[in-house]
Amino acid sequence: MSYAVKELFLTLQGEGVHAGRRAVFVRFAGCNLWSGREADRAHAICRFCDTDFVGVDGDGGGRFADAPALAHAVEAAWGAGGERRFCVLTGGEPMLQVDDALVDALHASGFEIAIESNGTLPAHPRLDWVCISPKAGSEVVQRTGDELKLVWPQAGSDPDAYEGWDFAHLLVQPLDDADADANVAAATRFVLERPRWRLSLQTHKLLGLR
Ligand SMILES: C[S@@+](CC[C@H](N)C(=O)[O-])C[C@H]1O[C@@H](n2cnc3c(N)ncnc32)[C@H](O)[C@@H]1O
Ligand SMILES: Nc1nc2[nH]cc(C(=O)O)c2c(=O)[nH]1
Ligand code: SF4
Ligand SMILES: [Mg+2]
Repeated sequence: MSYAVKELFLTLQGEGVHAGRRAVFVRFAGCNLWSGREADRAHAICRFCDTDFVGVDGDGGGRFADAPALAHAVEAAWGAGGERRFCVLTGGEPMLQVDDALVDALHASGFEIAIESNGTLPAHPRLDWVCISPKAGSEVVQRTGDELKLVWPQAGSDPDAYEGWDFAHLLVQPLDDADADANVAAATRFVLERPRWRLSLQTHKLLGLR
């Protein structure tokens, strides 16, 4: 299978339990909860997305003909050194494209593989780290994983229900929009009231990284 990738870059994982870790990000094009067009945002299932995932024209992006070609690009972005190789598959919605061949090729290249997914499609079973970020109004089928990352505040989401799902870590991440300061305060209150949860900040934005 070929893969449509918006951009591919080396950075630090900004969010979640692995925040601060060196990582190659693969941002797949396309999502099943929003077209990515501003004209459609108000009527999309997911309306707060902070990401451009349309097309394959970003830095390092393109159409990769097969899994070895994409794994080779990930290796090139990582550079020299076989230690602690880590890649994050995101998007858009990566589970629209991630398949056996890609997981096997990245593992063969020595990468630990994390995914950032909205959970509406089953996560690939051989991923090393599964982060699910549920979106109100969508049906989340992937209710197990390593971290659940809830963007907050989010009308219609149900933190009590998420506590019953099977995730090792529960995180709440402030919604980045025009009310960002108030959203950080709301997320902080959330954690003070719910000791099973911890705060995830988008540290790459604070650091001026991608
Ligand atoms: C752009 S999404 C791509 C992966 C996948 N489609 C998903 O939603 O999990 C990556 C992460 O950014 C989060 N995110 C998107 N827009 C955000 C915003 N405005 N503020 C905070 N987090 C946001 C998502 O919830 C998700 O955890
Ligand atoms: N540095 C950095 N860390 C991230 N963690 C999750 C991201 C995403 O968009 O999936 C993201 C991102 O876009 N950049
Ligand atoms: S599900 Fe993820 S990629 Fe899709 S619109 Fe929402 S935040 Fe953006
Ligand atoms: Mg991002």
